[in-house]
Amino acid sequence: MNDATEAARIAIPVLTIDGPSGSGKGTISRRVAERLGWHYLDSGALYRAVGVAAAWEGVDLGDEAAVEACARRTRIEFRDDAQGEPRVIVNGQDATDRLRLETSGAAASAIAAMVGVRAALVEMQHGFRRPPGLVADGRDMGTVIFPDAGHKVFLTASAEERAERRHKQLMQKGVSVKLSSLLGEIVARDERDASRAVAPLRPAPDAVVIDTTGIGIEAVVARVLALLDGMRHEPARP
Ligand SMILES: Nc1ncnc2c1ncn2[C@@H]1O[C@H](COP(=O)(O)OP(=O)(O)O)[C@@H](O)[C@H]1O
Ligand SMILES: Nc1ccn([C@H]2C[C@H](O)[C@@H](COP(=O)(O)OP(=O)(O)O)O2)c(=O)n1
Repeated sequence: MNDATEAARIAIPVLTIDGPSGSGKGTISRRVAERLGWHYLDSGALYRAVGVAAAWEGVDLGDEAAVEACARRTRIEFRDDAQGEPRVIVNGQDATDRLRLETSGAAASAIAAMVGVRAALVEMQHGFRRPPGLVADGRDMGTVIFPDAGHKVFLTASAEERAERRHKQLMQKGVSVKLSSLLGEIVARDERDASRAVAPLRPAPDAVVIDTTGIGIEAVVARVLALLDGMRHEPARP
C-alpha cells in the first residue's frame, strides 16, 4: 500500500467495541452502525467460521499449522437474506445457525489462541474499513486490529447477567440448555480469551469501559452514540 492510500485508509473513522461473551457487542454494534450508516465487522464470526470450516474438512484442531492453512483458504461472506437477516456463508454454504452454537464459540476461542490463525485474518478485517466508517466488534479490535481507532468502547456485564442473556437468546431460538452449564462455559471461554499470550481480551488503554449490568440495550446504544458525538466535537489538541 502506498503512503497516499494508507493515509486515505486511516482517515476512515472506526469505532471499536470489544468485550466478553454476552456483553452485548453484536447487538450494540449493529444498532450503532445502522444509526451512523457505517459498515459493521463481526470479527468473532470469522474465528467461528474457521472453526466450522476446519470441522467440515476434518482438520485436527490441535494441529496449529493445519488450522492456519485452513484459516487462509476459508472464504467467508456476510450477506443479508430476503428478510434482512444477516447470514454468514462459509465456503459457499450458509453456516449462520451452526456458527451461533456455544460449541462453535468454544472452538473459535481455542483456535483464536493460535498466532498463525490470528495473522491469517488480519487483512480480511482491515478490508472492512471502508467509507463512511466502521463499527468493529470483537476482543482485540481496539488493541491490535484498529489501534488507531478514534473511538473505543469496552462493554462488560456480570457473568451471571451475560449467561442469563445468552440463555434467553438460545431459548428464543428453541435451543434448550441449562443456565448453570452456560454460565460455566462462558466463564471458561472468557478466562481462556483473557489469559492467552496473543491479543488477549482486555480494554485498550484509551477505551471507555461501560458496565451494562442492569442497563437496557437502547440505553447502552445512547451512551455509545453520546460518546461518539462528544469525541467528534472535541477540539483538536494542539
Ligand atoms: N444491555 C443489555 N441488556 C439486556 N440484554 C442485552 C443487552 N445487550 C445485549 N443483550 C442481549 O444479550 C444477548 C447477547 O448479546 P450479543 O450482542 O450477542 O452479545 P455478544 O456479541 O457480546 O456476545 C442478546 O440476546 C441481546 O439481545
Ligand atoms: N476479535 C476476536 C473475536 C473473537 N475471538 C474469539 C474469542 C471468542 O471466544 C470467540 C467467539 O467470539 P464471538 O465474538 O463470536 O463470541 P461472543 O458473541 O462474544 O460469545 O472468538 C477473538 O479471539 N478475537
